[in-house]
Amino acid sequence: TGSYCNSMISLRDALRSGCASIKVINMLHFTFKQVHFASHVKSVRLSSKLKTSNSDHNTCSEKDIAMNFEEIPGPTSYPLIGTLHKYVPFFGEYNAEALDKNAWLNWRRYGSLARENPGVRLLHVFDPEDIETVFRQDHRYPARRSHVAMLHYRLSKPNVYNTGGLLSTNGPEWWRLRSTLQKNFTSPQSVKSHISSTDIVVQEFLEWIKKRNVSHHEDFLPYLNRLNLEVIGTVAFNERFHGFSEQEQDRKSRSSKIIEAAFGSNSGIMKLDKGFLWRLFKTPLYRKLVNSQEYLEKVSWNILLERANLFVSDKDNDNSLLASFLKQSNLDLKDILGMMVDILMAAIDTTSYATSFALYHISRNPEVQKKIFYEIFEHLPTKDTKITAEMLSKLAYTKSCIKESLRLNPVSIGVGRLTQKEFILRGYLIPEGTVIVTQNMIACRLPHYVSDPLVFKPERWLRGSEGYENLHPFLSLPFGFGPRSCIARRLAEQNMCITIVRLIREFQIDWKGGELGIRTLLINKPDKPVSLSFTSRKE
Ligand code: HEM
Repeated sequence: TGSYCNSMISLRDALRSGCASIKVINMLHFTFKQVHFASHVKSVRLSSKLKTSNSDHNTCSEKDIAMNFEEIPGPTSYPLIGTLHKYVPFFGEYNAEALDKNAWLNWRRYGSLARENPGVRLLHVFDPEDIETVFRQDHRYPARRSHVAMLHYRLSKPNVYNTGGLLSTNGPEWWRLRSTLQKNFTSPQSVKSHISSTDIVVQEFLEWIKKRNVSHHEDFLPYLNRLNLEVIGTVAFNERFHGFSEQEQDRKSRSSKIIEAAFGSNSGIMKLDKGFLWRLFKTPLYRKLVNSQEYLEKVSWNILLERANLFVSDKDNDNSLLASFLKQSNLDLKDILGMMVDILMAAIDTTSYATSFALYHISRNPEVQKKIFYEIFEHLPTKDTKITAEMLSKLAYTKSCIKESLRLNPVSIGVGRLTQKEFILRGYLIPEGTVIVTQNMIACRLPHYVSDPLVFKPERWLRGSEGYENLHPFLSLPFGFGPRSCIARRLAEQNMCITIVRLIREFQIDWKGGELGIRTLLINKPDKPVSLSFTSRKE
């Protein structure tokens, strides 16, 4: 009630001051929203600021009346350590591997904007309207602050890398790479050209899991890792790793080591981003990152040198991404190597986790699985019918299942941005250099924005269906947004779709585990084994 009254006073004062703007009303609206969050009475201060600026209302700007960043609700921050004490094991309330739970806590306690300071100025944004405002500020070169230790490592090896690569580089250097590389990833023509080679690999995978008689006593995730390594090897490098062969099952084989190195790189990124000790000496986590990167580098160099030699004679028969990179005159071998390592890091775990969660939701919802099966059956009357681009374009229900799964279980809890100029959000001045995390995963699970948010309802994405919901366009952003969004979105969606189509056409799939949660290791890994049983369907 206090907040409410103060807000009314603020609006009245703002209107009198002649400085009232839509933004002020926005602030008020925000304050109303936060009334149920204790002690949020910032509008009193806003009111007094407005009174001060009233004396010279001609020069009064939004900035003059904005509240300070430090006034945004958030945990207590101490000198030197900021809010890092919250992450201390056993004592702190936050868990570095459960960012979703930390975010819930922040949302419940502080509302739709929450400030933190774990070594950087950090803002969590939960409301889709605010998320839209954040992305609308994006600079010509949208920036992220992530992969900081990897950037440090790569820049320390100028004989191998020109830059930190797409994932970690910001500014004009990022754009040089991105603008050169992206048309090979995103042009619909190029993406469709990989359907048949992906389908062949997925069919081999099916044969392999039938032969192994995979059961729910095993974790299906490592199998999906093998599949996605094989798919990305074919599509990106025209390279087969033969990950399903007997020899490659060995822990010391090339495919096993690539999968381990990709995970070894990804899983340490976030902890290293938060820490600083690796800048002083090589901590075990930094060493693990370096070893993983070195292995991915070695594999990539070998493939690259072989392709670069063959390229002259074989360029017309190779539609891989690597072949297209080699045709770009403004990329040199070091740029291409960096991209190859980024692809190995970014493709395997992401697609495998996303497919695991999609299979989890589909197998727990027999009605949904039945609908997918009928949709697929219509276009794939026999198990060996070839998958085509035209067929994929007709699988609207299957695609809405993937969207719905990514709503509930996105691969990352949200999207990170580093602000490059100050701007005003809900009446607060957000300084340049603030790290913003859009909390899409939490927003997607709130009844404020989605009806029955925890229910898996693919129909909500199907225009024209009874269950269709007009969700806010900035609510679910599993591939990020804008020019910095996932470069391989189309490819990843296509690969997931082909895998699900083939699996559901072949098997009745049942979930045998309990609730599947997440471990937030930069990307959201299933926290338990992916426990699925496969029963072959009759032809
Ligand atoms: C289901 C699978 C995938 C998901 C959910 C996913 C999601 C994402 C997200 C959220 C981002 C950050 C976007 C932003 O900041 O706005 C990203 C960036 C990126 N992804 Fe993906 N990704 C997937 C698969 C892949 C694959 C298969 C590749 C490579 C072949 C890939 C390569 C990249 C790269 C290189 C970036 C950095 C782009 C840049 O900074 O310009 N991703 N991805």
